[in-house]
Amino acid sequence: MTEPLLKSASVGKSYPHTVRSSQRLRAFWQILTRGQTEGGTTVLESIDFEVRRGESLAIVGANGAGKSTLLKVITGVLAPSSGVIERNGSQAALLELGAGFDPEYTGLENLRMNAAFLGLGRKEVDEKLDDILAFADIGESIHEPIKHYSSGMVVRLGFAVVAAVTPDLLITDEVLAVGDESFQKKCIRWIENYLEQGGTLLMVSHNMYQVQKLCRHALWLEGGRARALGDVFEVTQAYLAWHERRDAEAVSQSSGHATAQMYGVKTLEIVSAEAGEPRLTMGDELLVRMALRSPDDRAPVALVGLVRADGTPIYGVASDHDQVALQDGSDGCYHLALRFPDLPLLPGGYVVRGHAMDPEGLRVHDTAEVTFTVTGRSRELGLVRLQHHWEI
Ligand SMILES: Nc1ncnc2c1ncn2[C@@H]1O[C@H](COP(=O)(O)OP(=O)(O)OP(=O)(O)O)[C@@H](O)[C@H]1O
Repeated sequence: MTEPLLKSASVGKSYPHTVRSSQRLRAFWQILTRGQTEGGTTVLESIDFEVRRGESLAIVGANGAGKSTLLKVITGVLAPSSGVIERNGSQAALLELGAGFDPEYTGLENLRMNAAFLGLGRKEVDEKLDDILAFADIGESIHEPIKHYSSGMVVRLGFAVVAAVTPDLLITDEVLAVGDESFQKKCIRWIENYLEQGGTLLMVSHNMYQVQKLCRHALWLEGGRARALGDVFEVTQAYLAWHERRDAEAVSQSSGHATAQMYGVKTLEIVSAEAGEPRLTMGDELLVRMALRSPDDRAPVALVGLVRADGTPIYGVASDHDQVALQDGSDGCYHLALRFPDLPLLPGGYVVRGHAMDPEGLRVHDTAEVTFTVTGRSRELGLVRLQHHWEI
């Protein structure tokens, strides 16, 4: 098997605490004896992954998760505090805006220096110059110092040079989001073509649509640790579901008082609620089971709702809408099962909400929630898959 173009083995990064002058001697001694000071902030911890030729890996995670730090360690801008980064083949990184450019030099001078840095000889640059300039499409500004460029122009020039070099491994972060839309599309088309030709990509992005479009694998960082690594759809869907749940928690915490009042008086209650497997594949059956206990002999009404993890309602149905009367079981509970065959939900995090209502179906007395995740390979948008046909 060929060597990976990039391998991260137990990579960690920590920053020392800022040291007061009274502590300097101790810190100095620690650096001499252990190579680093005690304590400090750990930003990355034991990150393992590899990228082989022809693969595409996205690094995703919330703000502050450690993505930029990991990219800096990968590209050699920062040294890891522990572990090793192994690189094989040529790399080109499009990272922070204008990194590698000198603001005092013109676009053309920077282009030549950057191309040389990425391994293109003078002759090759001359041969490719027209293509590079056509890709960047910044006209006569190429003869102006970079310090007069807009951020979009800097990105255009940076990408045009990378496109001319066609590295073994292309590393990029959110920088592409800076350019205008038509240039972004041009870059995406270039990357798709580069991948089709066997190129290898490592990118950081907050845009899951773009990540799913360009990458086959993803690494999810959370608090400096790898929370998941694998198929891009599985990892990004789990990441989005986590986000939705976090947002929903924030909302329910702010409205906790209202919820307590609403469900405070329990005259009938939900004894158990389940929704089959916690992970379903798109199109599977969802089977919801509940057991309700009534304080008297009258059968309660069950209401079952499906909501997205962030609380967006999708569907709800009550037993009395469908003229179904719940039957009292031998254990004194009313048991019910509700099947949703061929569940049309798109991949993501969802919640089944079961409500126990009085026999009149007027008031909710108890509520139970069961979360589940739908997985699958789909790039459709929204909540449900709708039957559709293109007519052209
Ligand atoms: N020089 C430093 N000293 C101490 N802590 C740092 C330093 N640089 C970054 N950090 C901390 O490391 C953590 C990870 O930062 P990083 O920029 O890598 O996150 P990120 O995932 O790229 O975030 P974003 O999506 O907002 O760009 C943050 O908590 C940040 O405050």
